[in-house]
Amino acid sequence: MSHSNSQPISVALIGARGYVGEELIRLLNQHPVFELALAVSRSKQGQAVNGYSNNTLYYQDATPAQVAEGNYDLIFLALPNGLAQSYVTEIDRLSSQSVIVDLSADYRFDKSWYYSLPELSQTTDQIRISNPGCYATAMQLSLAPLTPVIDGAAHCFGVSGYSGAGTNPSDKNNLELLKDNLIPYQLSEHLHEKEVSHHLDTDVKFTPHVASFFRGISMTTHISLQQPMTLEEVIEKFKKLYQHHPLIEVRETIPLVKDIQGKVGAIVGGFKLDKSGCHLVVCCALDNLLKGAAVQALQNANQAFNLNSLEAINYD
Ligand SMILES: NC(=O)C1=CN([C@@H]2O[C@H](COP(=O)(O)OP(=O)(O)OC[C@H]3O[C@@H](n4cnc5c(N)ncnc54)[C@H](OP(=O)(O)O)[C@@H]3O)[C@@H](O)[C@H]2O)C=CC1
Ligand SMILES: CC(=O)N[C@@H](CCC(=O)OP(=O)(O)O)C(=O)O
Repeated sequence: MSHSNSQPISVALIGARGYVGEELIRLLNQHPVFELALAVSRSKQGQAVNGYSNNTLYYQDATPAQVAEGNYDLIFLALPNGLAQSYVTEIDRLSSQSVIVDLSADYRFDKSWYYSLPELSQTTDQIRISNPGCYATAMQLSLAPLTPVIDGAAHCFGVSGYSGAGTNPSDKNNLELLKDNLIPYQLSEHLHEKEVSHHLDTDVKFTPHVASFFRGISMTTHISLQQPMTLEEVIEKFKKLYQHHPLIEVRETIPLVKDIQGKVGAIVGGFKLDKSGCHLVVCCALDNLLKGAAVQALQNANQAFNLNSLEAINYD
């Protein structure tokens, strides 16, 4: 999608008071071209939007039809899973060319949408973009450099902060239950297991856990290799794939959640091969609300408008 540099690109954010919506507002506040024009929240309707100082903005309630009629250039859907379709139907009904970036899981398997983890794809000229899940991002960053040489299923052990469960009360964001605790859930067939297996065309097994910290993901992945490799060869593959992607740091030491909380990028590291050279363990840490959600939604939107992918993302 091309645009004239002098014209702001109008943005609507649906799900604006959620954890991810809040992060998007902070990022959009630094954006030179994207201009937040509509921030939708039913519960905060009428309140001023904190964190957005570029113009005076109040949360509004808006139906899917009202959002579509607003004809915004760019629409972020940051709603709980299962709610995107009513907005997309109304936008399609008006044959709108609005770029939609959906942060939910609703279109991740839909062939008419473009699934994009920005470091592994190029979103230019797409107008229906499906953003990857947070664990799925950590798994894909850990696996993508090696997919041609993986033998059998990769096994991923992931631990998320409880903000991953959103604001809707559940056992996964119940602080009493989480205190001094680590909770495994969805022991098999988590959606992100299918998401990664599908998009990397590699069999993945994944068990998610939630812990009492607020934000961040630690992902430990076991990979069998078809042929023995040296550690240098493994690390070289990671460095090569991510060399032009400043949000992805490749390092030898194990990345920790504390290293990445509040940071826009991801760290892949801790590479360990066994004596046979065929069994590798790799770790990834990222902030689920940033690189796992809002940051890559913004990267995808930047790419869709042919802007620098990292516009408004401060990564130093
Ligand atoms: N949290 C995370 O780590 C990640 C989340 N995602 C995905 O991003 C999306 C947003 O997640 P998150 O911010 O955590 O969720 P939250 O629960 O924090 O926020 C949900 C948002 O949606 C709005 N909302 C809820 N129900 C409805 C409804 N029925 N109709 C209209 N609006 C509604 C809420 O606002 P209000 O009630 O005021 O209208 C709120 O702004 C989800 O699809 C999630 O799966 C993706 C990657 C990571
Ligand atoms: C701790 C926790 O509950 N995490 C969420 C994943 C958050 C995410 O990325 O969600 P979507 O795939 O729905 O976008 C979960 O396991 O469902």
